[in-house]
Amino acid sequence: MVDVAVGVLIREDGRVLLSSRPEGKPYAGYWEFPGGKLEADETVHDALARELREELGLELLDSTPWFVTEHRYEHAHVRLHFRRSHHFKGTPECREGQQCGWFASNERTPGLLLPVDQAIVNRASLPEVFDDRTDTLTLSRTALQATVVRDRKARWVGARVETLDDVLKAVAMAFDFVIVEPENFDALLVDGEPRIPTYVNRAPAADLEKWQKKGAHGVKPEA
Ligand SMILES: Nc1nc2c([nH]c(=O)n2[C@H]2C[C@H](O)[C@@H](COP(=O)(O)OP(=O)(O)OP(=O)(O)O)O2)c(=O)[nH]1
Repeated sequence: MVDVAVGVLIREDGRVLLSSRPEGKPYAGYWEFPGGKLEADETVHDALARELREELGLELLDSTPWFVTEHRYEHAHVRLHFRRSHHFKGTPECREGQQCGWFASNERTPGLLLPVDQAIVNRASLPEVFDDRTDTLTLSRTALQATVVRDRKARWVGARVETLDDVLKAVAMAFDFVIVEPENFDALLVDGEPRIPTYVNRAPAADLEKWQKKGAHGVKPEA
């Protein structure tokens, strides 16, 4: 298993940085979020900061954990640690002969995205704080309670969950996020990390930073 740090860098206008994979690597020419493999004793943030500096000449000032997902390629079994950041300095320079650019959520990259990233790129526009303009639909008595977020540009589907089993079901059903009760949050992590973007229900907006440090992508503030 190879651990990989992956960065979702979000510019002020909401655009996200994507780049193509340079020649010589597996899936050369496919587009992806910037990042790369962790070196020995490196944290995910440090690995991401190093890759952004080396590959794109960007300085990463801060990043927050988002979610972790695994994928088995022909060349490797990878564990991708996604982090989000609004705090970085510099203009990306493609130092390894790759192409790169800032993309809005409804824009397509010139080439195909890596298979894993196709589903994830839509999540990049999930809001920091969950806005409760949602329709709730109960799929069945035993299935998850799903929350459909309607938005003119993006369309995500999330689920309210209470158990780790439900988190894993939400992942398997390709939901984009889950909403959990604050007291359940820690118990729903797998090896200390969320498997899916996670919002904490009714957490006060003032606690946003605390939840983000723990890997909650956003919170629904107290009414
Ligand atoms: N950087 C990055 N890698 C991703 C993404 N999605 C995804 O499945 N991967 C996979 C592809 C690769 O198997 C692995 C990253 O390895 P890599 O070969 O690009 O990493 P690296 O730059 O450290 O490589 P190296 O040349 O130093 O060996 O993670 C993504 O969005 N960004």
